[in-house]
Amino acid sequence: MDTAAGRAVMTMALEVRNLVKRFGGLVATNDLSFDLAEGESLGLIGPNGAGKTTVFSQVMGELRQTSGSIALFGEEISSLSTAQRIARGVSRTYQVPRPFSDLDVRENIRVGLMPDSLRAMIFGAADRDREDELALSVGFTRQDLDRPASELSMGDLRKLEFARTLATGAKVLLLDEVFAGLTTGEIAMIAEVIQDLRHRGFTFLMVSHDLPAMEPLVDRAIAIERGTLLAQGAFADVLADEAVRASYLGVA
Ligand SMILES: Nc1ncnc2c1ncn2[C@@H]1O[C@H](COP(=O)(O)OP(=O)(O)OP(=O)(O)O)[C@@H](O)[C@H]1O
Repeated sequence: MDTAAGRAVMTMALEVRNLVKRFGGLVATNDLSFDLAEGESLGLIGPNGAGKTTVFSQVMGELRQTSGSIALFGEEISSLSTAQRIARGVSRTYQVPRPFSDLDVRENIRVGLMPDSLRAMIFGAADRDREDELALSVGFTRQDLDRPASELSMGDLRKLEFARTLATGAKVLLLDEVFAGLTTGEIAMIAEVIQDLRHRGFTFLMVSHDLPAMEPLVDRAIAIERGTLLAQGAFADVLADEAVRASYLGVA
């Protein structure tokens, strides 16, 4: 937080304004606006098909919005490529982890660390200490580092997604369904990784259908349905909102 002219000014990590995404006749994002302050953790909830992943894809530039704006640390990023956005500090995980199966844990992290990673791998110019540090910071043990990704459990694949996302140097992390397919023990492990990253100042926008797992990890929540904002505020208040209950939880 900065102070300007004696007033506290929040630094906004992400500002989404009047975002619209149309797929033909379908409006997947409908005039959606929200802010994410630096260091904040925001939960994005909504029923299947509400448009959560589409929001992530637009922030990352994997999908171009129909209209509206997206600013990262105060700068408009809508016209930038995905790689340029990552370089400016935003990165995402995917619902279905996307590791290079034939590579081991350390090598998978290397791909995230270096833009010219293939060349670096061939010529051996790797920063092993950094790779190991990233892997250990998300809960891998030293024995895990040489294991091929194809042998990892879903919990370990999620950890690898984290490490690869962190390897980009991004400070704003978009987490898409990080608890999906995990055992209770794995959920607790991933939650601990997220809490640790929050204490280290990372900013989060998080999508999860596992509301009890998400609640302690977010400062605030927004709920959408058919791409439209239904409610925002404290997690409990959003869940108690009538429109949210009707749409998301199926109770009137
Ligand atoms: N590339 C696309 N082309 C056409 N329609 C799409 C495309 N991507 C998403 N949609 C549609 O946009 C809407 C929002 O989808 P999206 O995947 O963002 O929802 P979601 O909230 O992430 O859903 P879930 O919780 O099931 O992952 C859905 O109706 C979906 O079918």
